[in-house]
Amino acid sequence: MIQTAYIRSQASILIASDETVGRTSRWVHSHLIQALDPIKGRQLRAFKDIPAGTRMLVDRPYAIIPVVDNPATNDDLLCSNRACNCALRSNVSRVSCPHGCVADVAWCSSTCRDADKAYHSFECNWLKRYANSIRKKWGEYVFGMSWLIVRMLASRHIERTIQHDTDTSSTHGWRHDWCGIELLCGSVDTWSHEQVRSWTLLVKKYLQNSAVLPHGLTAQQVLHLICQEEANSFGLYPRETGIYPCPQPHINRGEQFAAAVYPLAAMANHSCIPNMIHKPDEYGHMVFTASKDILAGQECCISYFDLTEYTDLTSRREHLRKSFRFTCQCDRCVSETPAHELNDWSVMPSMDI
Ligand SMILES: C[S@@+](CC[C@H](N)C(=O)[O-])C[C@H]1O[C@@H](n2cnc3c(N)ncnc32)[C@H](O)[C@@H]1O
Repeated sequence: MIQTAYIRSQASILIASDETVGRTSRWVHSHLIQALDPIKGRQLRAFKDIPAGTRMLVDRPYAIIPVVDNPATNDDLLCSNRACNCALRSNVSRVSCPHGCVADVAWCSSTCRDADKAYHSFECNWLKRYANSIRKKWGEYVFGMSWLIVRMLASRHIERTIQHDTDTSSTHGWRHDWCGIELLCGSVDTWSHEQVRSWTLLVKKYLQNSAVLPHGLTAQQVLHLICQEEANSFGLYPRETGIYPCPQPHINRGEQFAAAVYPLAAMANHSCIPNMIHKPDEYGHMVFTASKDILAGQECCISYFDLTEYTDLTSRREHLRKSFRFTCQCDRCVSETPAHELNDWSVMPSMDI
């Protein structure tokens, strides 16, 4: 039997308001607790029964970037002000960067641009200097990942130099500041040697502490941050992820429009038969909702991928191994595993030697 050590229980609902727009930004249901599993690491658990349809967690991104094909014309950009992050529709006028860094950076108003000045100043020179060459030499995915790292470093910079903690950073043990980022799982041991080598080069060329990117961390610390980001970031899609059984006919979750790191939402583990669905709201906040009645003591899981896209056991396993480096042992995977494979070590979590 799996031993579970409870980190803490809590009796109240956490509400943290956004400092600039007065919006509720982080919220955890009082029946949801953090726990530790010897195989999966941190996890979310129900402390008391939770009925289907209950909103369980709302988390604000520590860092978020838009993901678009053509930033100059695409209507799915997000307002760059992290206290706003509203969708920038094509029929609404946008405010661009006065220094012309990249078309992906835009604000919904000059008020949002001004409110975002200190944060954007941290990334602006880096974007001007490196965005085009990373895109050209390493491709769009690596550019997005690098920019998300830069925005995490920008949030850390603001937290340390300007913010002085207006938003309680740890309420009832739910850390959502830089300490929450430091708690994220993932390290150089999680990923293949080849992958780590490539990220090491990326850090050396574009993400080192410098006048263009004054973060004060060592190259090793930035590499570690990439390993964490890759194990914990969310793609943002317009429709729910994790509806199961899948709706018939299959309706997928739509086109990815952003990527983000959420310190609290990142605690949710994966199941191919999840009991929570997740979906971003109109401000890029991640919302978890119970999709089934959840009993006290049960783990609360999301699906890390679109269940309409990877339907059979082999494709689910392959995707999880490649993208998240673990082998799922949820009830669905176990029930679909042929009997002769159940004791096969090759389907257990793998390590690169
Ligand atoms: C977003 S984090 C989830 C929280 C994580 N358990 C922690 O300790 O912070 C993703 C990582 O959790 C672990 N994980 C998530 N779901 C799992 C599962 N079903 N089986 C085994 N490990 C899992 C894997 O190590 C994965 O890379």
